[in-house]
Amino acid sequence: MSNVTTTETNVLARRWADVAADNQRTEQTTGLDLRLTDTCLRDGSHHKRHQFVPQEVRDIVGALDASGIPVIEVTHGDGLGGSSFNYGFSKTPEQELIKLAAETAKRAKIAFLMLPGVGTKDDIRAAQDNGGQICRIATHCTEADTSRQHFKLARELGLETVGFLMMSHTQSPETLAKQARIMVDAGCQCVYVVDSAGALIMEGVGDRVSAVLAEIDGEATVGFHGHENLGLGVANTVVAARAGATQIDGSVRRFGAGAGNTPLEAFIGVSDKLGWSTGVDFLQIVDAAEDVVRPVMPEECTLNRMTLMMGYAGVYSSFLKHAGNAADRYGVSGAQILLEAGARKLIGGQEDQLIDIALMLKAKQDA
Ligand SMILES: CC[C@H](O)CC(=O)C(=O)O
Ligand SMILES: [Mn+2]
Repeated sequence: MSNVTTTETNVLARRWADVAADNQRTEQTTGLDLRLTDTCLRDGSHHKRHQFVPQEVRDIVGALDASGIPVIEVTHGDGLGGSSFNYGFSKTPEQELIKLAAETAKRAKIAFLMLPGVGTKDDIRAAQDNGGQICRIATHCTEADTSRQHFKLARELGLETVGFLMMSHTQSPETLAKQARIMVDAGCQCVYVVDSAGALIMEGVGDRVSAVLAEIDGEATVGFHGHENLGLGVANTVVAARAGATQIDGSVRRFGAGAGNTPLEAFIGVSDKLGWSTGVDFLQIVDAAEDVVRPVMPEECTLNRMTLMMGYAGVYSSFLKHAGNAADRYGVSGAQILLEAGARKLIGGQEDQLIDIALMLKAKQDA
């Protein structure tokens, strides 16, 4: 429940009118119409160690939907089929959570993520049967060709499709544009530049979004998914929108892997001030962040030695808990594990190498 009384709400509303008037004077880019996806029930699953229970999903979907968030992603953090020894087992089966989310949302569409090789075509069919409407297919950013059959199926099933080019900081704008072309030719309707490691720095985002857009404009749209590991989530997302990304990811309260995702409520406030339309009520989403989402989080997503290292070394945000576990188990530095993971250019699916690195560090330590 909100702590704000009616009187305080009236005061807030009056102040809000002043802010809106001020916006008229300060906006720099007008007329952008952005479609937001909140991913705290998918990317946040990494932070929650995949332990969501049904009531938490009902509460979060209810609050986000009421505030006007148009798309809510719900899946195991590593996508459909992610519940496993390698990635961590879900407390509640993801298909059950997708169904609950679809039953709870009155306006929002429910999206689900799948990584070819982790999830299967049958998982996509099941997610649709449970009410999922948007199929987001994620590949490493040089492996878009592995998504072809999944985009084909998703389109045949009448699902909306999104492609995720993960770890986009590792490739040039030109390479990403070529990979986006593969996804679009396969049936993808929106290609995301995904800053999985939170390693991109503003112009790096703009150049990549621009290149992808130039390649697919008129055939598909472009999205941006950011992480906070160097504290640039909102700034990078503003740059992405200015470069032409019209679909924007974030997580309310930054509830995501690593230092979390772009804090969606902050980005909504910034969009209001820039005169951009998101369709989300800022006051409502701020209350939802504080009163509904925060209590579900095990702890705040913060910038600290480990998460900063992920952005600095270019490490997958979802490696955070795995690196922490390996560090604790072998008594070595988690930050050193992450630095080495960055140097080895590890990609999703190589979580087991974090243990190799920990053993290597331990051997050095003991020598
Ligand atoms: C393991 C999937 C990954 O969490 C997808 C994603 O959100 C990202 O790459 O940032
Ligand atoms: Mn992510």
